[in-house]
Amino acid sequence: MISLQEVSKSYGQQRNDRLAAVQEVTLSVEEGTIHGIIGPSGAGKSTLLRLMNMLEAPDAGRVIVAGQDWTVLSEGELRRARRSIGMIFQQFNLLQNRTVSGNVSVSLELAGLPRKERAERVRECLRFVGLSDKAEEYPATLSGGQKQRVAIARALANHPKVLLCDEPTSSLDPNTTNDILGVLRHVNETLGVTIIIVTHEMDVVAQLCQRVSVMEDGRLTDSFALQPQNRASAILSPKSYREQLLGTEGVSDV
Ligand SMILES: Nc1ncnc2c1ncn2[C@@H]1O[C@H](COP(=O)(O)OP(=O)(O)OP(=O)(O)O)[C@@H](O)[C@H]1O
Repeated sequence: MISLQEVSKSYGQQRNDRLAAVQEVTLSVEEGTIHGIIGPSGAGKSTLLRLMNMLEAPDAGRVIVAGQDWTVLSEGELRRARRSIGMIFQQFNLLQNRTVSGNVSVSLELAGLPRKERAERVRECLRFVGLSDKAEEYPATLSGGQKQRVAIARALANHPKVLLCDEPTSSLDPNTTNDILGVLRHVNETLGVTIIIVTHEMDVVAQLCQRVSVMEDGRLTDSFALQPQNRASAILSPKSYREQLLGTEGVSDV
């Protein structure tokens, strides 16, 4: 569904203070899967995610989405293409001066959907995330979990094929985290949306993902499948991410 080929991204103007956030990463995300990207702080996970929908343009390499090379698209083509990828964030990024409905409506307004269809789609999306009764509330009145549900509804409004999630549960307590992971699983299972989730929380990967890629120092250092039957309990330990998630006897298929 999304394929990165030898993708690199550096920050900084001067040659001597350039920081290589992502270095020569090649990675394929299969259609319909939930794919986790895990690694320590500063490893380049968020940058990698933003490269997947070209919110960051790579310095080198190719970003292929559904068979199309996005690195050769014009700005206008890219804006239209991006509607096929929704995104949610740790801090929800809702517009505080718009109601829940207004927030979900934003991407539909940008896409030029007529008012009546927009209202119908907003209702559908809010029903899907279980927030129909909050349509006219403002974000400030909602709990963290409800805010993330609104963000998910907004991300789904344009019928995306892919949902990118940047630390979606890192601001939430454990119960609310489980709740939001349930919503994401529901999105994947009922709508067939491919989900890519960046997190530093081992539990999130263990509960949700079918495949895991590990990033360290801007590089992809490991990639393996996670089957429900060989998921070890995700405890923090000095072991590698692979050992923590698969157990020492876990099978691998790099
Ligand atoms: N817009 C930017 N300008 C300059 N440097 C950046 C920018 N975005 C990221 N970086 C740097 O790139 C490196 C990778 O950052 P990134 O946020 O991708 O890592 P991460 O693994 O997601 O970390 P965290 O888990 O702490 O969010 C870091 O050193 C960061 O400071």
